[in-house]
Amino acid sequence: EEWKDRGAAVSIQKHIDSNGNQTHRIVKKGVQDFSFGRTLGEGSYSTVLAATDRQTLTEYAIKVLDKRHIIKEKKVKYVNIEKNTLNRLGDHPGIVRLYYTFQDERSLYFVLDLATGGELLGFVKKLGSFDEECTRFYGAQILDAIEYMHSKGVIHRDLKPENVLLDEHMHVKITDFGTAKILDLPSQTRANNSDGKPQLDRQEQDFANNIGIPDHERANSFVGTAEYVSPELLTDKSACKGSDLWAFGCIVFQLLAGRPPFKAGNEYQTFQKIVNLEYQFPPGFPKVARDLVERLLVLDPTKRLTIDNIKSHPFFEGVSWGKQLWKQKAPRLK
Ligand SMILES: Nc1ncnc2c1ncn2[C@@H]1O[C@H](COP(=O)(O)OP(=O)(O)OP(=O)(O)O)[C@@H](O)[C@H]1O
Ligand SMILES: O=C(O)C[C@H](Cc1nc2cc(Cl)cc(Cl)c2[nH]1)c1ccc(Cl)cc1
Repeated sequence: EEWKDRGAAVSIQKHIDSNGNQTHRIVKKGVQDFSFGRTLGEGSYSTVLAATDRQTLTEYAIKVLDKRHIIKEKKVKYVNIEKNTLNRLGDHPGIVRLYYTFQDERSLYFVLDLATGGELLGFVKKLGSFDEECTRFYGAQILDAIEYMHSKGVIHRDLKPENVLLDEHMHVKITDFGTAKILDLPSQTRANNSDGKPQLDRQEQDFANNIGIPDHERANSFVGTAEYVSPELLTDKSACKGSDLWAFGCIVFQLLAGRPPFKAGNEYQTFQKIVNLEYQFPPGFPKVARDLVERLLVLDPTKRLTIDNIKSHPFFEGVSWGKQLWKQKAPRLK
């Protein structure tokens, strides 16, 4: 039985010696402990490979990042945010779990849950759209994972069907936390310093210090994927928990309609549609789902449904939330 301290690539193994005494062995994982297999996919700064732990034969997805490339592209902050965020979110069935991180002279390694089912986006494209039962199941699992993230003070900020992976049971595994925001505890609001500059949270401060981002770029330079970006991020450059629920509304719409609500020829036009709340439901869009989406795609984040409101919305009637949601068989996608 292994107790894993995910952060420092160390796992502590309980060991019973020949006299029957219990001891602990410290095991430091590294590249040599895994045999690498096929490439699962490529990111802008990463390659994800299937890999097997030589000792336990457990299969993982290992995300490999080239150090030089990361530094050149100024992505050090995002890699460290991904690590810190994944370490905080270590215990939920709907979130890709980080088991170890380690590095060698050339690369950084994230040892993650293997999601063999690929991206939810692939299924929406293949089928055109989901029926209500499938939308309810996948919507409920995504919402349950969002509730857990928010309870740990994490805002994803880039939720979209590409970042919703599926495991071998066709259950949800949310990934891609490099652009997440960790709400500094205890208060989320940020007082400005005497010089009128926004006071940075610890993470942003030490990033800004050790990489030296010019002041004007420091505040929230990140914007998610155009189609799912919330209006508040476009108008006053700040994301909140409600921003993830806006993206959730876009995802529910897309599963049933086969396209996201806000999509135009280019990013700028898409942003225009979002801030003007310009979208239409296709004919035949289910009424109950339409009511839910209309209460999520609200410009004022404080007027959007909360997670509890969503869970008790008629669209999710009959869903058993909590552990049961993750034990049940996924409905066949048809
Ligand atoms: N845990 C995983 N299990 C299986 N496949 C994965 C896993 N994580 C990522 N992938 C796949 O590997 C590919 C690259 O993922 P990665 O997160 O490295 O980059 P990305 O976020 O998709 O791209 P970018 O960095 O440009 O946003 C994606 O297609 C993703 O579907
Ligand atoms: O927190 C830790 O364990 C230490 C390091 C932190 C860290 N060391 C780095 C070196 C380079 Cl060159 C680039 C980045 Cl982003 C780096 N991040 C680390 C190692 C591996 C991974 Cl995947 C992430 C962070």
